[in-house]
Amino acid sequence: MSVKFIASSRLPTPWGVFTMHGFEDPETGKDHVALSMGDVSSGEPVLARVHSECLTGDALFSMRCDCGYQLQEALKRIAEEGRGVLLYLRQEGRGIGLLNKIRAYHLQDAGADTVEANEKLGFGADMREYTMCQPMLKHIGVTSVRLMTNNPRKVKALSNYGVQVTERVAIQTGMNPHNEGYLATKAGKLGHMMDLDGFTQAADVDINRTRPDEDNTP
Ligand SMILES: Nc1nc2c(ncn2[C@@H]2O[C@H](COP(=O)(O)OP(=O)(O)OP(=O)(O)O)[C@@H](O)[C@H]2O)c(=O)[nH]1
Ligand SMILES: [Zn+2]
Repeated sequence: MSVKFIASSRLPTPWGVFTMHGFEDPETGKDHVALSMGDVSSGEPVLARVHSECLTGDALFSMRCDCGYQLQEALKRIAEEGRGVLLYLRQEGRGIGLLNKIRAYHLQDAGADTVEANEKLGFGADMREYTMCQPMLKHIGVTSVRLMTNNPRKVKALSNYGVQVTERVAIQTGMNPHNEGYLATKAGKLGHMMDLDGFTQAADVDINRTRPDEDNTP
């Protein structure tokens, strides 16, 4: 698969100034975004996060999942290193889309877990695919990453599509009473590598304005 690069711009955030690169996926019509900071094309493995869209967690402050907390934590860690990349992939709801995710949440409100809910709706537990990652990373000069994820399938998928993963970096944050069951299901049924006692609690997570004025654009 190939993605088409469209444009780049500055993206100031509470953690630092990133460069935002926009791509179009001609097969699905989806737009994907890469945020980079520092010199990511030197060949040294780059601290990276491949983040799947979660409108509810990333933008609407939902505490049902850990997505928003992971997004903040990833940007903060990249800013602390002064170098890294975050791919923001438009594969909402593990690939089933926002409205089906709301249907799935409705079933979960009635007792289903996150996997059962997807299956009741006729979907697989995880419908995502990662073929766009390698061309997006290649465009900004990244061939090798230290990947922030708890998901072993993500590590495998990236490696299969030609991105070297030199290290998996755990990213366990945002646990709270509303997502404990969800996290337990991810560990139990979806195979996520998580130590449920090793999580940062949501109550301890705050926007940490690391270096708001610093511009790391190379
Ligand atoms: N279908 C469905 N999707 C969900 C649910 N909760 C979160 N998501 C989506 O799941 C995706 C994030 O996947 P996760 O399983 O939380 O984490 P991951 O990306 O596999 O792994 P990490 O890299 O460790 O975060 C996002 O696209 C969310 O929109 C849910 O209950 N049902
Ligand atoms: Zn989420």
